[in-house]
Amino acid sequence: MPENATPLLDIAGLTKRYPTGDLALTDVSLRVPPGQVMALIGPSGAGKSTLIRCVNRLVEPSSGTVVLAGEALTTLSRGALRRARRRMGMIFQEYALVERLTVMENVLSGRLGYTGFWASWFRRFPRRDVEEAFRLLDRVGLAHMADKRADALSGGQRQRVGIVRALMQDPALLLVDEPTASLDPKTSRQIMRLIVELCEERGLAAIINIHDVALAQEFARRIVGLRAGRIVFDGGPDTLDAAALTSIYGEEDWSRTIRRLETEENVAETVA
Ligand SMILES: Nc1ncnc2c1ncn2[C@@H]1O[C@H](COP(=O)(O)OP(=O)(O)OP(=O)(O)O)[C@@H](O)[C@H]1O
Repeated sequence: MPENATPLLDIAGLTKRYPTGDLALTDVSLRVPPGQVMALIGPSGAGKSTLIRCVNRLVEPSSGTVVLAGEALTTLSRGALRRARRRMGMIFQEYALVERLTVMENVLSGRLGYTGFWASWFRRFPRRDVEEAFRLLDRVGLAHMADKRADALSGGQRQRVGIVRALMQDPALLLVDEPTASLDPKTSRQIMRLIVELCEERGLAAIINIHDVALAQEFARRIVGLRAGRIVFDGGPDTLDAAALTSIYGEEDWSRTIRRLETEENVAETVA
C-alpha cells in the first residue's frame, strides 16, 4: 500500500493480555487497504483469533488502537460499537447458524443490526432484505435451499449460508476465522474461492485466519504471519518461502508445503 493511501483498517500498537496473564498480542500494527484480501497464518496459539476478535472488540484489547474507515473502534461506547460492527461481517469456523431456523431466517439474521428488535422478533423483514437474501443465496448456489432447516445442510452449505449472512450486513470488511477448518480439501478450496470472488465483486476487504498455508498462498494477495503474538512476516504469496515459513512456524522441511497446487477445480461445478 502506498505510504499516503488511506487504509480501511488501521491497527496500531495492539496488545492483548488476557486476565489469565496470557500475552496473546504484543504491539501489533497492521494497515489493510480497501478491497484487500489478507490471510493471517501462524502456529496454534500465535494470536490469530485474538487479533481478529480485537478488531470488532469481541475481545477487548489491552492497549493500542483499531480504526475502521476513519472511526476509532477502541474508544466507542456500546451503542456506537453496535453500529460500527455493521461494517464488519464475521464468518466463523463453526458456522454459528441457528439449527432449528431455516436458511432464509439465518441469512436474514444478518440484518439484525439494522432491523429493530421487535420487527426481527416477529420476523418482519423489509421486502428489499428478503430480495437481497434470495439474490445472495442464488449467487452461492443455495436459492433452492432457502426453506430448509439449517441442521439439514452439509458443512460446505452451512459455510455458504454463513458467508451470505455476513454479506447481508453490507460490510466493508470481512473477519473470517478458520472458514475451512471443518471442511474436506475440495470444499475448503471452493469456500476460499467463493470468499475471494465475493470480495472482488463487492470491493470488500477481508482478514482470513487460516491454518492451511497452501490455501492462503493460492487465494490471498497478502499474507501476514504471526508468531507468539507478533507479526514476523508480511508479504505477497510468492515471497512466502522456506525462510519465511521458518520464521513463522520454526525449523521444518518446507519443500512439500510450498509445492504449487496442481489441479484447478471449478467452484460452480458442485454445490458442496
Ligand atoms: N479467552 C482466553 N483466555 C485466556 N487466554 C486466552 C484466551 N483466548 C486465547 N488465549 C491465549 O492467547 C494466546 C493466543 O490464542 P489465539 O486463540 O488467539 O491463537 P490462535 O493463533 O488463533 O490459535 P489457533 O490457531 O490454535 O486457534 C494463546 O496463548 C491462548 O492460550
